[in-house]
Amino acid sequence: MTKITSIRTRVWHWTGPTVPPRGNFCTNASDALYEKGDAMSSFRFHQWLTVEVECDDGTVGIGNAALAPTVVKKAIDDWYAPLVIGEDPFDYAYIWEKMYRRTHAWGRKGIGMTAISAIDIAIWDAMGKLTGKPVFKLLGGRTKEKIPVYYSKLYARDIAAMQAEAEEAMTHGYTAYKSRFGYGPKDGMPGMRENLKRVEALREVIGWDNDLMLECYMGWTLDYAKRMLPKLAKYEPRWLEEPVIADDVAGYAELNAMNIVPISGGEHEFSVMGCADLLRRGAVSVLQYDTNRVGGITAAQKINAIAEAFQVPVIPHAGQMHNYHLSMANANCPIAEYFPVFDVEVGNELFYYIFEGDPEAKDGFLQLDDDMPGLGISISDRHLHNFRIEE
Ligand SMILES: O=C(O)C(=O)C[C@@H](O)CO
Ligand SMILES: [Mg+2]
Repeated sequence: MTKITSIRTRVWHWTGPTVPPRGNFCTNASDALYEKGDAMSSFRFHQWLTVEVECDDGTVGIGNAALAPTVVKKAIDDWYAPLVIGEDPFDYAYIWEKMYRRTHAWGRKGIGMTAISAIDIAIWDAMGKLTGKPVFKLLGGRTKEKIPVYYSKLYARDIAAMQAEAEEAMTHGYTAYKSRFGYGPKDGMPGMRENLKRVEALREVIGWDNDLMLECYMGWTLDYAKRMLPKLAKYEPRWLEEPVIADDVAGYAELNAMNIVPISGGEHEFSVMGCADLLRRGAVSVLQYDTNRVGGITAAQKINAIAEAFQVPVIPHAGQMHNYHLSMANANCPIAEYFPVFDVEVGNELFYYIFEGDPEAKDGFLQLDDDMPGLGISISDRHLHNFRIEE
């Protein structure tokens, strides 16, 4: 029997250069507030948590979390690690339930579930390494010759710059593109026009045979979204993402039931039950949990089965290896999100500066290696000089 002997948590604080904040960059939940300055600040994260689960034979599984890393680190160090050390990693379902139920009073969403996710991902990486199999081969194997991806950036800015970015992305063979809105309820009708002008401008560049997805990042209201949907329909978006805050599940369901543009969401939902509720209530036409928040690979795979029963496709938030393996192993995961490697701005880019092994998209696809045990990533020292590491 293999035993988990230790769990090492590290917070990687980025100290390198970052792209300065820009106004109307991306609508978000803070836009509803009378707030001066950078409303996106609470959604910009320049830290990342790595979790290394070591087994008694020296095998180390790597997990990660992007949400509130310093707090999640403390939760793991103080509460979750003692529950996991001494267990057999192959008892991963038992370990998951133990973490979930022992902290149920405060951990079933948010910080606690993020901690559970990071540890669970590390355990799956360890199981892959211990069996000599890539994680996707432990889940369902290869359901795709390679994974189609969508280009995810196109944050709101002046139209010429957005068109130039889209033109450049087109040269890499992507067939799907996600853009961010910069205007919401506080910007009134003029802001609606600005939003629509940018969608039109992107269609001019990518044409009508490529998918266009539109991201609100919880920055609109139900009323504003109901007014915008009919105006957006003619641009044939594949989905409208997170139009309202994650707690407004009824709002998602009302917008989705309008059947004008498919509504997507889930990246701010937690646990199997949380995602099952979204599906049961018809809140989303595309489910987008992130494996490093929703409960790790153990929870994500259960959610995939439920989503398949509802025939709702799952397209996990953020790409990154913890999501790619699930996308490869499930026929109901048609494509994956892909953040191209860019200078550090929002923070999603940090994954590339901390880890080695994340696949680079080629001609709109990415590939996973059948012979690479575990997740296929390692912790890199290439950019150590740009990090302050908190042990
Ligand atoms: O990639 C997404 O879906 C996100 O929500 C990322 C976030 O940074 C806003 O775009
Ligand atoms: Mg999103």
